[in-house]
Amino acid sequence: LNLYVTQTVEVQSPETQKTLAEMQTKNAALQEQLAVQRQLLRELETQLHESQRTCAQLRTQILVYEGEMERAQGQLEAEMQNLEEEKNRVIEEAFIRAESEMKAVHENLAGVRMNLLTLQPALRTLTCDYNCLKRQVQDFPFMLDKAIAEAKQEICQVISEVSSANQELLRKYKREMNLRKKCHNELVRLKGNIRVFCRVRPVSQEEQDSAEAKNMLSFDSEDDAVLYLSNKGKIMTFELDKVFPPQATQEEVFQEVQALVTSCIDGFNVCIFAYGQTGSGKTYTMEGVAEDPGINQRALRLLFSEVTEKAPDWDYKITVSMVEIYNETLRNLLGDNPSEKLDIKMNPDGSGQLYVPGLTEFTVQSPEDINRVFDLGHMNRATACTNLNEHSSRSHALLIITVAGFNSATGHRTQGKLNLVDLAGSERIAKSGAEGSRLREAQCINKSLSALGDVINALRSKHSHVPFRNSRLTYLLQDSLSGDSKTLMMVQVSPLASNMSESVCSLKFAQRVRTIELGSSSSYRRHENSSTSSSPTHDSVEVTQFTHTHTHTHTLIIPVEKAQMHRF
Ligand SMILES: Nc1ncnc2c1ncn2[C@@H]1O[C@H](COP(=O)(O)OP(=O)(O)OP(=O)(O)O)[C@@H](O)[C@H]1O
Repeated sequence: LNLYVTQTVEVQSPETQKTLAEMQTKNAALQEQLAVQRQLLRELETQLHESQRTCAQLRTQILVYEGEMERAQGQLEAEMQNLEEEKNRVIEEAFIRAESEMKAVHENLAGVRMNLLTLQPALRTLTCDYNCLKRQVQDFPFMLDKAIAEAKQEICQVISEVSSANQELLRKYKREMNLRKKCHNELVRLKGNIRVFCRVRPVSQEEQDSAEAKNMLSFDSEDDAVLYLSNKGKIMTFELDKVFPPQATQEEVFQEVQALVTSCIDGFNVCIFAYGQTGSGKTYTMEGVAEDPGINQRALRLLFSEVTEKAPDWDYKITVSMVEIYNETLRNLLGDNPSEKLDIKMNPDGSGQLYVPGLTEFTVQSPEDINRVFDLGHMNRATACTNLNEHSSRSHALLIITVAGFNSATGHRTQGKLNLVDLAGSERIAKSGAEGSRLREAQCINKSLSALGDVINALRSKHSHVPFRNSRLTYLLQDSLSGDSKTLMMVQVSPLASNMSESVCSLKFAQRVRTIELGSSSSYRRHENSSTSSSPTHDSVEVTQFTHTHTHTHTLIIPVEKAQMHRF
C-alpha cells in the first residue's frame, strides 16, 4: 500500500481520460481506506502496548502470588505438622479416658448384674401382682355392675322410705294446719264473731280549757272492757270487748288487732271498720300520723314481716287497692282518673266472686312501696274534692289488701283479704241540720251505715237473704263479710261534753252488736248509782232477735247510732 506511484501522464483520448478519472476515484477511495487502516494500525499498536504492560503487571503479580503461595505452603505444612501432633495427643488422651471409662462401666455392669440378681425375685412378685391385678381389672366391670345394682336397690329403698316419711309428715302437716285453723276458728268463735272495741280520743290542746273538756267518760281500772259515760246527770255503763282510754297508744291498739291482720295470711277475709262521729278519731286510728302511723300502715308492715318469716316455704304476693265511696259512688284512689266512677260486677270466670273492673291494684314489697301508695291515694283523694277534711268526713275510705300465698312443697294456695275501712262520720242528720247536697250526703251515709248493720244482722241471724246490694259498701265487701270472714268494729268516741249524745248512740250500737254476737241477755248494765228509770232505753226486742245467731264471721264494729242502724 505504500508503493503508490504518482506519475503525471498526458492523456489525450477521452477513453483514457475516463479511465484516468476512474483510476483517480479509485485512488481516492484507496487513499481513504489507507487512512482508515493507518488509524486502525495505530489503535492496534496502542492496544498491543497496553497488553504488553498488562502482561508485565500480571507477571509481576504472578511472582507476588507465587511468593505468597510458597509462604502459605510453608505455613500449611507447619500447621499440618501441629495438627498431626495435636491429633496424636488427643487420641492418646481419649484412649486413656476411654480406658478409665470402660473400667468404670465394667464396674457398673458388675453392680447392675448384682442388682439384677437381687431384683429378679421382686420382679417375680411384681409380675405375680400384676397378673392378679389384671384378673381383678377383668372382673371389675362385673363387680361394679353388681355393686351399682345393689346401691340402686338400697337408694330406691331409702327413697321410698323417705318419700313415705314425707307423705306422713305432709299428712301430719295438713292435719296440723286444719287443726290450727279449727282452733283459730274456735278461738274466734269463743271470742265472738263480731268483735267490738271502743277507743276514746284524748281532749286536744285547744279543747283543754273549755267547758267541753269536763270529764264525761271514765274507765274501770280493773276491767279494760268497761266504759262509764255521764250523760244528762246519769251514769251509763257500756261493756265491750275492749276499751282503749285516751292515753292508749297506736301500738297498744294495734297489738289487739294484729292477730286478725295476720289471719288473712292463712286465707281469711277480714274487715276492720272505724266507726264514729266526725272528729272522734277514726282517721287517726286507721291512718294515724306520719310519726305515729295507725292500723293501715302497721298492718302492712306486719304482713311483710310475717310473710318474710314464712319464706322460702311460702311465696306471698301482697297487693293493695284504695277506694272511696262518696254519695254511693265508688272511686279508684290509685288510678289515673280518680273522678271516674267504678262499678261492682260478678266475675265472668264463673267463680261467683265480685270484682271491680278498672280497679288499680299495686303489688307492694317494702314499707317504701306502702308510703308511695298511700301518698298517691291521698293525692288523688285531695284532687277530687275542694275541702278534703269535709269530704273525708262524708265518705268511706277503704284500703283493700290482698295476700296470696303459694307453698311450693305442698302445692297449697291461700288467698286472704284485709279490708281496712275508715267510715264516714255517723252523726245524725237532724243534728247537722243539713239541706240540699249536704242532706243527700247525709242520706247516703245513713243508707250505707244502715245497710252495713242490716247485713251484719242478716248474717248473724242466718237469714236466707243477706241484703249486700243495699249499699255500695256492703256490696263491695260482700266476700269479706260472709262465709268464714272476720270483722272488727272500732267504735271511736269523742270525750267532749257536747258530743255525749252522739257517743251514747255509737256505744249503744256497739253494745247491741256485741250482745247479738255473745247471745247475752243484757249488753249494757246500768251503774249501780244511776237511776234505772231515766237511763236510755234498752231495746230488749232487738237483743232477743239476735240471740240465736251463729256465724264464722269475725267482725270488729265501730258503733253506729241508733237512728241510722235502726234495724239493730
Ligand atoms: N288517739 C288520739 N291521740 C291524739 N290525737 C287524736 C287521737 N284521736 C284523734 N286525734 C286527733 O283528733 C282530731 C280528729 O281526729 P280524726 O280526724 O281522726 O277524726 P275522724 O273521726 O276521722 O274525723 P272525720 O270523720 O272528719 O274524718 C285529729 O286532729 C286527730 O289528730
